Amino acid sequence: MIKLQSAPISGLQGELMVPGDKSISHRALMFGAIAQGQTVVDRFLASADVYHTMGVLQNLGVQIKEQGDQLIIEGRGLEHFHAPKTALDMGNSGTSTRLLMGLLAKQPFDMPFFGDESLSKRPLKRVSQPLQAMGAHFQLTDGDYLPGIIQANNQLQGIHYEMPVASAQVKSALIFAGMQAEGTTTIVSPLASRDHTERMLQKFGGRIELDGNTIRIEKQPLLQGQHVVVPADISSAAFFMVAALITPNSNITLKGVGINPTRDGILRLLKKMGANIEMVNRHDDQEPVADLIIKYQPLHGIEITAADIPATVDELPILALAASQAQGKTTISGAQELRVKETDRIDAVVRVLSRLGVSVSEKPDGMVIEGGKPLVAHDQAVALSSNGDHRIAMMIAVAALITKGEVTLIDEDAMAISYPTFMADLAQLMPNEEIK
Ligand SMILES: O=C(O)C1=C[C@@H](OP(=O)(O)O)[C@@H](O)[C@H](O)C1
Ligand SMILES: C=C(OP(=O)(O)O)C(=O)O
Repeated sequence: MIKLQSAPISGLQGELMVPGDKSISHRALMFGAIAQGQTVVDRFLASADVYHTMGVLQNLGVQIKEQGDQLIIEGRGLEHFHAPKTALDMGNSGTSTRLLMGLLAKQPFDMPFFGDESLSKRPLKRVSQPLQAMGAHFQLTDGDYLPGIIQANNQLQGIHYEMPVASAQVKSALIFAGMQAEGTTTIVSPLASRDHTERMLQKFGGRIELDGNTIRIEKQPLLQGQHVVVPADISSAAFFMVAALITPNSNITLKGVGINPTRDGILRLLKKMGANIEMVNRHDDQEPVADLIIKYQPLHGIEITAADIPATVDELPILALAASQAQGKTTISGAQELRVKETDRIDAVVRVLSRLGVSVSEKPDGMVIEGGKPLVAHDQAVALSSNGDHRIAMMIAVAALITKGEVTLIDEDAMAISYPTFMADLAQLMPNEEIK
């Protein structure tokens, strides 16, 4: 439990480079493990979720060395994993679980796998069903959940699959399986979702056909180890973008942020709310990157619909906080996927905002927020729990900056899932002690 700080009168000031992208760090480990030769990953994200992917690969015999913020992976190819000594531990990480189900769908041994309490409630059938249609075998609790077993299998067959949800995790699992399958695997997405797997496969020398929201992939020749530089995570940067926009007098620069167009929904939506986010030093190195300059600014409410969600799915909690400070109404719809994240994030966001005096109503697929009123801790103090969800923990810490009264955060350790140094980095933008 920690007592959270209010922002100083001078607002948030300074420069910050947030840690490496979580989605890209997971994928760099996976591609590095199945490529031939050495892969070096710079600025990988040293967080609990990424360490779970790393632990699983080490358990399968892959040698991975950590040197500062660099990883050195000795690739073994897909056919030289060892049977694991213990069950594969996925921790809290949906990305590790779902991507590895595809990557490991054709191994000659059984692999029991498990996760923490939250992960054990998240659906896996969305991945196991199409993979089973390709010939993979899984045993899952109640046919959908961890713990389970990725069963031994020596044959995968390409399929044509129309995904019911625009999930990058499902798409990526099918790409990994399609790389090992006989024939062609065709994956059709209802909307674009993050394309880091497609980009990285090409970087490692693989071939993939991309045609709008349709992907075609065939069995791949052996991939070659690469040097991957991980951009700063836009999902982590989003907390500081909103913090600066809603805290008077703020002016911050976020360095080297990944602005992949399948991930930049937060920028587009904040601009639609009236934010002036300046983008400088733009460059492209497999993934597009830029520095973002953000200043305090009045915002107005907007409508966020299903088509907006995939490019901003993990940023919706912090976007809802921005909406609470915007003039007028913000409606979020088509976001039912939020109910199957680390917590039910629709429920969690509504709970947090309501406790801070915001008028917000819950919908099955989103929420309606009446913005523009200051946040207030009733009875001068409020204790809010992250319920073990890293993004809710960081949203509460940002809300506290502008809340009148004392805010205490319960279960702050959850931040270590994606951003272990979040509180220290926030403090770095508040150098003086003067409190509002
Ligand atoms: O592929 C990825 O790295 C991710 C995809 C998203 O999940 P879905 O695929 O379930 O939308 C996202 O919420 C998650 O944090 C990371
Ligand atoms: C949903 C998230 O991650 P995962 O699905 O990998 O647990 C997240 O990081 O917000």
